[in-house]
Amino acid sequence: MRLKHKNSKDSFSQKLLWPFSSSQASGFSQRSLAIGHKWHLRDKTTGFRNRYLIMRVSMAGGKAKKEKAKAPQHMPYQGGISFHKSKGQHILKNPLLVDSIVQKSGLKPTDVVLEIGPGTGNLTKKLLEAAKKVIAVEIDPRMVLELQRRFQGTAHSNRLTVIQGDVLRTELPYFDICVANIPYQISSPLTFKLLNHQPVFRAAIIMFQREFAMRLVAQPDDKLYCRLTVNTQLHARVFHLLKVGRNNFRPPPKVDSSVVRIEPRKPRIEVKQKEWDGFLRICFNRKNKTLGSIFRQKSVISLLEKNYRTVQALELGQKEADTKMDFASFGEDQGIEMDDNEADDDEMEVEDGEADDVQSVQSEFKDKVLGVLKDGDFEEKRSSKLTLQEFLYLLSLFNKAGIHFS
Ligand SMILES: C[S@@+](CC[C@H](N)C(=O)[O-])C[C@H]1O[C@@H](n2cnc3c(N)ncnc32)[C@H](O)[C@@H]1O
Repeated sequence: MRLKHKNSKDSFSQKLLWPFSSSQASGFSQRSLAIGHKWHLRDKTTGFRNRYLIMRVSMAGGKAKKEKAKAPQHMPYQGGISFHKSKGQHILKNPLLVDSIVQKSGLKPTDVVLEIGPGTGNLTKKLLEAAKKVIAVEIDPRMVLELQRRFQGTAHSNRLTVIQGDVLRTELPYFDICVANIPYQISSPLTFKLLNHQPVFRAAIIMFQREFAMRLVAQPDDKLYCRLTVNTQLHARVFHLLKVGRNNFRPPPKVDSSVVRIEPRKPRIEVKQKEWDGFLRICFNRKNKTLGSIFRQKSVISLLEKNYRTVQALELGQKEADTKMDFASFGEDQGIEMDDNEADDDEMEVEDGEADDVQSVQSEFKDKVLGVLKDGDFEEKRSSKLTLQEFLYLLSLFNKAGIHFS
């Protein structure tokens, strides 16, 4: 094609110049390019317009030679890859935002960074510039290949390790800090995987869907304060760092995002996980109702009573086993033989009128549960307004009274 750019004195024939290798560019429609000109090319696969700046053209025998033109600094690297929504592939396209995330993460040059879902590596590149080492876990083999292409032969290549796999099924290596723009569908399990990771890391700086992020940082009485909030804040302090609009991504997601900083508590607050989880599930079943009305529910009382009887039976069994041991050792000491069938003599006989007894036992148990709430001054309080400390205290009161949630 014959082309004269309006800023250029020369007029010459030009063939296609691709900013990247031909394989990466395979999805683009063919267009002519001119030096210093910004071209918008549409990626056939994704339908997105990408901006390229033509830096250099070399001419050989009057014919334009194919040569790599550099993408301008503000261009996100994308390659010719089509993005899969099912894998949450929304690439960060705003380099200022990438800089801001890295700067706010407080990276030290000695840090080992865990990046989850590096994609085409826009964030990875900045992390490699700021830290000692980056370990990136990526599920999509196409992205892994793209990362290899992008970084091999660069000064960073020996400080980048890419693990191909699902981060939720990957045993995470040691890291000081996690920085990631994650696929939003794994937000919750990933957060808890990180919070249970040992040894404890310094911080995780993660891009989440805005609403999820606001749940993590919520305080008592905030609209989004929920079980997720309390469960997360049990193990970490969480801070909101940045609001991020959807147009900073390619393709733009349907929701806005936020970057938060998660700092695991040191030392950890130790709870029996099943017990804590069962307790919070009941408390947040209806978070705006009073605890009194939640714990008066028949289903809640019968569940707690079942647990109570089980724990009592186990404790009784343990006591009996201990007593038998005492007798046995007493017998050994004194040369007395114990009868193996002795325990059978203790079998209970069922009497008439047992149904009445069951009802009175149930209401006795209900009084016990409500008594705990009254004594702790929790009966009129609501989960939506309780602090983490108050939840911990209430659970300890229940447990002290022999009432368990698992
Ligand atoms: C939102 S994109 C972020 C890409 C890149 N970090 C960026 O900011 O431009 C999420 C990335 O996570 C990857 N991914 C999705 N599910 C994953 C999983 N379960 N484990 C690891 N990576 C995953 C996707 O393939 C994609 O590359």
